[in-house]
Amino acid sequence: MAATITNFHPLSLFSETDLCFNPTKLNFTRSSFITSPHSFPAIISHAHHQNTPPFSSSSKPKFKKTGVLDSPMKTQKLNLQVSPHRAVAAVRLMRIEFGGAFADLLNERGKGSGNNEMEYVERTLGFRTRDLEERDLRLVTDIVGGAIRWRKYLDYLILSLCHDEGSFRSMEPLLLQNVNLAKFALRPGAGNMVNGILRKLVSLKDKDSLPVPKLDGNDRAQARALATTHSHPVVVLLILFFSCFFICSLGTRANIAKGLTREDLVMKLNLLKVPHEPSLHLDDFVRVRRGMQTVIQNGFLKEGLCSVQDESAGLAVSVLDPQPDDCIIDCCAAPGGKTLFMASRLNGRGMISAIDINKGRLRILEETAKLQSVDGVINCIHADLRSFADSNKLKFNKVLLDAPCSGLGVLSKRPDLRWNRKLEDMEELKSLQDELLDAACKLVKPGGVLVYSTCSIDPEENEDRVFAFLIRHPEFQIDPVHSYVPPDFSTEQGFFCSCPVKHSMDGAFAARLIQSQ
Ligand SMILES: C[S@@+](CC[C@H](N)C(=O)[O-])C[C@H]1O[C@@H](n2cnc3c(N)ncnc32)[C@H](O)[C@@H]1O
Repeated sequence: MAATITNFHPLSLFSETDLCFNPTKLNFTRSSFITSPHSFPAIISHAHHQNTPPFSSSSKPKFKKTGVLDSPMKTQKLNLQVSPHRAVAAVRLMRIEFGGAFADLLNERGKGSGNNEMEYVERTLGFRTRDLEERDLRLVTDIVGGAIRWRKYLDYLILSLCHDEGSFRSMEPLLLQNVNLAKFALRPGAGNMVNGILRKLVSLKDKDSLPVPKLDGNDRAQARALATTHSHPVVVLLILFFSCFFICSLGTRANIAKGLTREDLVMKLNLLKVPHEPSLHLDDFVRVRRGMQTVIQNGFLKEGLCSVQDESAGLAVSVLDPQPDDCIIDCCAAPGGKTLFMASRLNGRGMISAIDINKGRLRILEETAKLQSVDGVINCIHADLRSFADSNKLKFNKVLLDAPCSGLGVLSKRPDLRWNRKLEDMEELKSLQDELLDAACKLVKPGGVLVYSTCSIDPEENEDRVFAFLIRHPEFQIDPVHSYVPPDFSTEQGFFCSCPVKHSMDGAFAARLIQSQ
């Protein structure tokens, strides 16, 4: 894993799922390129949508220029020539891009919700396709993930095949999804155009001559070229270069609440021939580099036997040190990664109040808690932490604030964040983090602990927020984390910090603060 950027092509470090959509990596045949969704992502172009009206789940389709029909179609028009995974993937991509939907949330909602998905398809495209099957949903997840991750480079490929930039910029967003879809949802000629582009790309791929931007010119030009090749926004590329390319392992946590030890999980992974290695830092964790699909297909997640969780999240939980009989409050809990890990550590004794402002994400937490048999020690509360802390009289020994953040430490797993974050948002985010810290500290008992964590590697969201908090709240002081995490993760100031390059896991931060008695 300790590869350096100079002698290793970063694309080769992506996980199995990523590679499905790495157009420079796969050996496509012509037919697979054109017909198989495994080998060519659903491409949605987007660089040209400055004038595109927002797309929201509640808005009726009305904007013809964007490729969506201008009036709601009569219901139940069935189109069997478009495959359901392509239609659903295209519509999800539109929802992510124009409606600001979170890719992970759509995936969760997608589970067993074929009907809802079809309603979105019908509202957007004007027809339904055959019903989605489980297999289709997996394809949808892969297509959407690949298209988002490679968005910038895919746009570059398409643009390089257009006669001029004008024709690229005037394309409808839906156009490049797929020949059939373009033909049926837009206009007959659109299919030819998609086909032409795909054929040309196949032929370039066969000759190993897919275009890549030239790395020359001044620093800005080179940064732009790198950003395109590796599909990143230019502005964060340089800070994040390493963090995004070096992660390919997936932490997998054995759910001890189901009676499954790490040894049991290792045995099961051995049987399935899934390459893995025990975590060096956490007893319940196993690193799975490839073969996560096999784990999923064998029902491990569905049965609640294990969870996919990065070790950095597990280590942030270790900073709080949950123990049986603890009463904990998790102030920003959904979709529940950390709550569920803490719950499994309680061994059936104690209670965690899990607050979140987002009802949908909280529902995911509730459902997963049932699957993992830890629902008995979790109490979900749908609330804004700020008003909850003002009205609530209960105090807790252990308070976790896993604050909303830029996600700059987890871009390798959350490619949608690459395109959703702007520098202007940072000021707003920092104020929210301050407000949530001020609220969370009201819930701490005298002598109790407040852990502030993020999945960011940006000091402005981490150390700076903590020091600003300590000025506002001198009754708190830093409790150095070295007793709770391995020394390598402890900073000079006593905080927990994981670094993608150094530790081969997501970037994360946690501060342990104690209220004086
Ligand atoms: C980083 S995520 C939490 C991840 C979670 N701890 C986990 O491990 O899965 C931040 C969460 O904060 C929630 N949030 C944002 N503002 C909030 C507020 N004012 N009150 C409560 N929750 C809030 C968001 O809905 C989001 O689910």
